[in-house]
Parts: sequence; C-alpha cells; structure tokens
Amino acid sequence: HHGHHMWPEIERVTMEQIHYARLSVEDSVGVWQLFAEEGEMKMYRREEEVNGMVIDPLKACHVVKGVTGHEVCEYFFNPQYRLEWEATVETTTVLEKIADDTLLFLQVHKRIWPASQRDALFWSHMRHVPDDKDQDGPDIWVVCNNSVDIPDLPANTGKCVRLYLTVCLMCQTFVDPPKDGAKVTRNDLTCKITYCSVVNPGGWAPPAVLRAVYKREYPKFLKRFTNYVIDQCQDKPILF
Ligand SMILES: O=S(=O)(CCO)c1ccc(-c2ccc(C3CCCC3)c([C@H]3C[C@H]3c3ccccn3)c2)cc1
Repeated sequence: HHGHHMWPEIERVTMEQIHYARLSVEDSVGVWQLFAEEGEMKMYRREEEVNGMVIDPLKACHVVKGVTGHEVCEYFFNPQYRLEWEATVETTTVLEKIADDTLLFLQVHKRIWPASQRDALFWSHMRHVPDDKDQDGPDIWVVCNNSVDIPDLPANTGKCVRLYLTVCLMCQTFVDPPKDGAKVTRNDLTCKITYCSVVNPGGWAPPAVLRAVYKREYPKFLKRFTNYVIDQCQDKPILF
C-alpha cells in the first residue's frame, strides 16, 4: 500500500497524531479543561473556534481492565462492528480498501438536533507502533481517522453538511505477570486509552449549542465503545 497516492499523508498524519496523543495534558501547549470525569475516564477539551465555528480539540484518557490495545483498536477500526457500538452513525460505507490496515470510509451521522445532519469522508489507518529500542518499551496500537477531500465525492451536495475530523485512538497495553509462570489471563491486562479528536462541524452552529452536544455525546460515545469491547472480548482468547 506504500504505492497508494494517499500513503504519504496517512504516514505523516498518523505519526503526528501519535506524537500529540503521547503528550500528557499537563505538559501540552494551551490550556486543557477537564470537562467530564467518570471513574477512570477523564475528558479534556480546549476551547477553539475557526471562523466562529467551534472545533474544540478533545483529549480523553481512560484505563480499562481485561482487554489489550490490539483488541480495542480492532473493534474501533473494523467496519463490521461499527454500527454495533456507534450510536450516532446512520450508515457507514467502505469506499476503498487502501490496504488491509487502511480503509476509506463515507459515513452519514444521525442528525443531532438542532444541528443539521452531517456526513464524513475519511481514511482510517490501524497500526502497531514498534516498541522503543529496549524490549520493555510501550506496546502501542493506534487507529487514526482523517478527513479527505475527493473531487468525485464533493461536500455539501446532498442533504448532509460535510464535517472534517482528525481522530486518534491510541492504546497502551500493560500485562501484570502472574505468579510462578502461570498463564496470563484477562485479569492481568490493563489498557491505557488516549482518544484525541478535532471535529470541524463544517457548517455554522451556535457555539453554546455545539459545546452542549459535545459535552453530552463524547462521554457517552467512549463509555459505550469501551464497554462494547470488554463485552465482546470477555469470553474470547486474548489478542495481543
Ligand atoms: O471517533 S470517530 O472517528 C468514530 C467513527 O465513527 C468519530 C467520532 C465522532 C464524530 C462526530 C460527528 C459529528 C459531531 C457533531 C458535529 C455537528 C453535529 C454532530 C460530533 C460531535 C458532537 C460530538 C459527538 C461525539 C461523539 C459522538 C457523536 N457526536 C462528533 C465523528 C467521528
């Protein structure tokens, strides 16, 4: 797939998003506000507007027991599971298989009152980031979603307003080695999840309204997704 014309952008955006996901909210540029906290899940946002449109960057940090980062990324990436956990997506279509780990999606999102209905055209790339030099480096899996413009699929021609997104789901897996060489079980697994997203709604909506929708929808979204993965994995062999 390295011959695909989108590949240089996919490579650049994925590596850039991994860099930003790894920055802790403490030492990141700009002020992150904690706007939601539920158990291990902490959600931060920065208030940013472009041409009067809210595009608040979001960073969510979550810790989930009993699954690996590979499993979390697989359920996020693979279109066959999408409609089982994505409550705000009406239809999802794979327009092109760029590679086994890279797909081009066209998604129609459900209308979220009072905003008009949105669609999104984006590539989605899943990658296992090799450990650092030493063996016990972090075991990281990521999925990066990034909007693209395709002349044959122009924005805003039908009923939907085209939104623009850059999303990165980064997962780090930790295994607590069980006593005396016993087999690793799901109880020994901890997955540290960092979810970063910037969504440009593509058309003006009242900032206060959009921020209320973000505040309500993002915690629901990440909780529903992670609970879905835990549920799907619990009686399956571990995928490291
Ligand atoms: O992680 S993904 O790549 C998963 C791919 O399926 C992803 C997640 C979320 C969105 C999305 C799309 C539309 C909206 C807004 C914009 C104006 C009106 C709706 C929002 C804001 C409202 C926030 C939100 C957060 C989570 C779920 C839905 N709604 C988010 C897109 C892609």
